[in-house]
Parts: sequence; C-alpha cells; structure tokens
Amino acid sequence: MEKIIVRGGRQLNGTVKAEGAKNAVLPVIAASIIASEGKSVLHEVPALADVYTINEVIRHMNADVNMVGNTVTVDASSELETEAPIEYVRKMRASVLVLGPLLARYGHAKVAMPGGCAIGSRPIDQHLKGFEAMGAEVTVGNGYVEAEVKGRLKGAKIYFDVPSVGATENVMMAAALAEGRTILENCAKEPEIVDLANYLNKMGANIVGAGTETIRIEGVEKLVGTTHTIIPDRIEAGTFMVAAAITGGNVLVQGAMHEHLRPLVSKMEEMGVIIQEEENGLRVIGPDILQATDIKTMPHPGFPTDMQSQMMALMLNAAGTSVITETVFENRFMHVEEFRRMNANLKIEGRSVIVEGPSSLQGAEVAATDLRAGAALILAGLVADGYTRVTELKHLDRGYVDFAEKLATLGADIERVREEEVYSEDHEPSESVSTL
Ligand SMILES: CC(=O)N[C@H]1[C@@H](OP(=O)(O)OP(=O)(O)OC[C@H]2O[C@@H](n3ccc(=O)[nH]c3=O)[C@H](O)[C@@H]2O)O[C@H](CO)[C@@H](O)[C@@H]1O
Ligand SMILES: C=C(OP(=O)(O)O)C(=O)O
Repeated sequence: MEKIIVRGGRQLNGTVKAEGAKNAVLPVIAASIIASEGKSVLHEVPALADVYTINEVIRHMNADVNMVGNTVTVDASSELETEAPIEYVRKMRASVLVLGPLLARYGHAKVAMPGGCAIGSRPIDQHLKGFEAMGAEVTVGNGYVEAEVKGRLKGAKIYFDVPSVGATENVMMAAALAEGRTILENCAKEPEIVDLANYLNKMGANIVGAGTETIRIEGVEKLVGTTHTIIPDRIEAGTFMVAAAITGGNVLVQGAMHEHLRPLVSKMEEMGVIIQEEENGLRVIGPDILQATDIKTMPHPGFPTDMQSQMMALMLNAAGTSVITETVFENRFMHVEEFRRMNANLKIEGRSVIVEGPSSLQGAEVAATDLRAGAALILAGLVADGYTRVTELKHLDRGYVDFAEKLATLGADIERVREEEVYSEDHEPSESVSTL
C-alpha cells in the first residue's frame, strides 16, 4: 500500500497548472461512442485512474481508444457491444454515462447498477425516467439496468425532479440522436455539462441552453467524431487555491477560471484570502489570519460539494466558528472522523458540521474516505504539527494527477511512499524511502 507523507509548516509559493476536468472528460469520452463515423481527438485529457477506467469501458465495447500524453483518440465506427459489466461500474460510477449514447445509437444498453458509495446512495432514477420518457423500456434486475427501444428514441419534454449532473448528461446524449425535439427542464448547470454539449454540437448535434435550467435538443440522424479540448478542472484548481490559502502562501493557479469558481472565490475572500485574476489563471494569496465563514453545498452555481472537505480543512485554520451544510449528498462527512484524528474540533449536527477554529492540528495516520477527502487531509497535513500519513490513495488517484509532486513543486514537504519502507525513530521518512 502507498501513503502520502506530509510534514506541516511550509508556505506554498509558485505556479501550478490545473489539468483537464475529470468531470468533463468522463462524459465526453462516454459520448465519443455515439459517433458512427470518424475519430474523436480529445486534448487536455488528465492521466487519471478514472480516465483509464472509462477508456477500458469503451475499449471493452470494441471502440478503438488510444491515449498518448494528454491526447485521447477514439474511433467507435465499428459495431460496438452494448454492455458495461460490474467490474468497471464498481470502480467508477460515471460508467453509467455510456447508457445514453448506446441506447441512442443501438436502441439497447445494459450496464451494471452502480449502487451506493461512500458519499451517499446516489440513485439513477432520473436518468432512467428520461430514457423512458423518450420511449425506452427500462428493466432493473440481477444487478443490471437494461434499456431498450424499438427504432429510434423519440424526443420528449422531461422535467428532472432534482438537477442531476449525470442525468442531464446521459439524457442529453440520448436526445442528441432521438427523433424530434427534446426539452429538458430543471437541468443541472455545471460547466462540465456545457463542455459536453459543445463537444456534441461539434459532432453534429443541435443542442442549445446547456448551462441553463432548460436545454433544447433537436435530434439528428448521426454524429461524427471531432476534435475537442477539455475545460480545466475547477475542483483541482480550487484544491490548489485552498493549499495556497491554508499555508499563507502566494500561488498562481493556471487554468483556474473565475466564472467557474465564483462560489469558492467569494467564500475564500470572505475568509480574508486575496484572489487576483491574471491572464491565465487566479493568483491566491493567503492572509496571516483566516476568518471563519459558513457554506452550504448546492448544485452549480452554488457552492460545489466536491470542494466541501477541502473547505473544512481551511475552516479548521480560521479564527472562529464556521458551519458547513451539505445538501447534495447525505453521507459526505466521512472525513470528519479522520480530521478528528488530527485533533480537529468538529461537531456533526444533522446535515451540518460545526467547525471550531483555529484547531491546532497534529499529524496522524488518516485514510482518504473519498477522493476529495484524500485531498483535504493532505491540505490539513500542510499545516499540521509533525507528519501526516494519508492512506487509501486509490481514491485520490481517481481525481488528482501527481498531487503530491505538484505540492512539492510549490514547496511542500511531501512525498509518496510504499508502506513497507522503514522510517527512522523520530518518524521521519528515511533516505531509502522510494518516492513514486
Ligand atoms: C463524474 C461526475 O461528474 N461526478 C460529479 C457529479 O456526480 P453525479 O452526476 O453522480 O451527481 P448528481 O448531480 O447526479 O447528484 C446530485 C444529487 O441528485 C441525486 N440524484 C441523482 C441522480 C438521480 O437519478 N437521482 C437522484 O436523486 C443524487 O443522489 C444527489 O443527491 O455531480 C456531483 C454533484 O455536483 C459531483 O459531486 C460529482 O463529482
Ligand atoms: C464525487 C466525485 O466524483 P464521482 O461522481 O466520479 O464519484 C468527485 O469528483 O468528487
């Protein structure tokens, strides 16, 4: 097993670049199998575990997929299999995003039911409601969901009960090839949905309104491969912004886009952080003393749930009482117990956590309970007294490329090691530790 070991106390300075967005690239790669002609060439694809998984999923279906550096080429013009088995869906829920493209192109799709995970139950009822409204027959059984339609899907008016990112994407992809007009209401408005719509439109789709609550889609008969550059990852960028702020440092986060990060920027400014827009990113300057604030996670453009645990780390270092309310996922506080191991003063009250700061954080061995929790514990380790060891890095690797290496470039005392390596008596990593 690997661990990231971080010793607190270093200020971060310098420049770091955000990768392409995980949550944009996964639906885009899933959508690439809708093209019955031509190749798609995707640029700025991050080398993440989740990207390897979605590539495997579509490769398993017979698509030709190649990744060289940060460019992925997909040729899905041959006949595809229409099933995604459990081994992929278990690794990554976003595998369900192949349902819409397969159903639209072949009139059939079968994907393992994703089930719950560490952050909540995460049903897919809204995806299925959309497919049914377009004429598909959906059956759930033996751990699989299967959708089938005779002929083409039919355009429909669909109102989502909750603004779901995945449901908006899945149904939008299906509607792109449906017969006639589809109107989606109460859509999620995340920037990644806009990126997917832009990609589909370049493939020949006719989609307007992505990024607003109503999306109109005129179905077309076929889509063809195209070239697309993935937008920068606002959550990775936001995580580095917190890293700069928590250490009182001065970091330029290249690729951080103010329009995608407004809720985070405004909350960090309330805490006393200076954030300046520069030509190619955001410069973040941490204050001597951070002030407490409150956040409530909401669908975009509200505060993103994917930045909740990182903000908890920042609030632990702020003077006063902060309150975090999680409204998107019902079980996204697993990291609280891990922070407590670091001497954090946190109290869970229903869907809120009361953060008493500043906590004098102490290094400890802690486990990443999900990918953002992993990043948040490392952020806390940057300012904790002594060494923090973060385990369960498979979660972190789903969403961050070279996280420890990038922090080290900014000046953090951090390394990634194999567990079997030995440590010297004062718990410092010995020189023989292998860094990955
Ligand atoms: C790959 C990807 O893009 N993942 C993101 C996506 O996940 P994902 O697309 O899974 O999240 P959703 O937006 O669908 O979930 C939002 C809420 O809607 C509920 N819901 C969702 C679908 C459904 O059919 N029924 C239903 O009730 C969920 O349980 C949750 O409470 O958006 C989340 C919310 O911003 C982010 O945390 C994830 O990082
Ligand atoms: C919850 C997340 O991702 P996923 O939906 O892929 O699990 C995330 O990126 O924080």
